[in-house]
Amino acid sequence: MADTHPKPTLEGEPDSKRAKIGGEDQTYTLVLLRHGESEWNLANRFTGWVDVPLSETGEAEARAAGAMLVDSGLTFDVAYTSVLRRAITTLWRSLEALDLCWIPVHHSWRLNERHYGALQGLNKIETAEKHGADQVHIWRRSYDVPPPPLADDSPMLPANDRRYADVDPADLPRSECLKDTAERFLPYWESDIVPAIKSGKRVLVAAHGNSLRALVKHLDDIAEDVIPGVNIPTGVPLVYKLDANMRPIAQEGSVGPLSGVYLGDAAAVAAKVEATKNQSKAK
Ligand SMILES: O=C(O)[C@@H](CO)OP(=O)(O)O
Repeated sequence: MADTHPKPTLEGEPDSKRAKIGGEDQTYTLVLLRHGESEWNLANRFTGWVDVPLSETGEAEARAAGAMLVDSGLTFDVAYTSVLRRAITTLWRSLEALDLCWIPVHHSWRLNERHYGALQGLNKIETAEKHGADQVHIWRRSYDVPPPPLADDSPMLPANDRRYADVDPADLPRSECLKDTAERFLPYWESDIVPAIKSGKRVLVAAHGNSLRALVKHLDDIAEDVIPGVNIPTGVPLVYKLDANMRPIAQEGSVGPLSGVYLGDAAAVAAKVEATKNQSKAK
């Protein structure tokens, strides 16, 4: 009997329909998404590795981020997130909006927020009143000055948390500066996320303000004295175009030292960035 099924072949197809993964002219789209507002963003408390949920506003921001992604026509093959629920829930809400709940989702502690050490749980304005605004700015945004570490008997030590049972205890922080966060995140970027992007998978990374600052610093090669001025807003997709060497391609609409472009209203994004920057300033 004659085989009536069409043969799935690209032979004879125009070039535009062929997969051209890996060529020098290959470009890739990567989307970064900071979680929506958490309960501790709302309460203005240093959060770090404390696993707080999204606030009501954060839930709405996460759904809105999903809607923005739908409107932009972007879609994804795989997602990466941390082991903290504010990023995970944000990813879920976005994937629900995109009708992509089925795609593989990889969780790694290496995508966690920067560990805020002994500041975790403290109010940012009260901490500035006690230690001075300059000191708090250094703890929040300097590249290489970590906040004071957790004490030996702190219940917040990651070693006490079952989710880190498989992590080498030597890798578990008691406090981190951005440089430390970059040093534990970038190996995962290189070993897992870059190969996925280069294989042609469209990647969504849902993470945190400072783990994403570590990533954009790396992508855009932002200087150590410039990165303190970079703040990433909650719940706004940031779209990067990358070349075959994972270098960002300049795009219209990018802001400051970032080559990525935020989706949504530019003025609203700028207001959110400003609010993040000013969290430790008395109103
Ligand atoms: O508290 C935190 O973990 C982070 C993000 O919310 O705060 P900051 O923006 O001050 O680094």
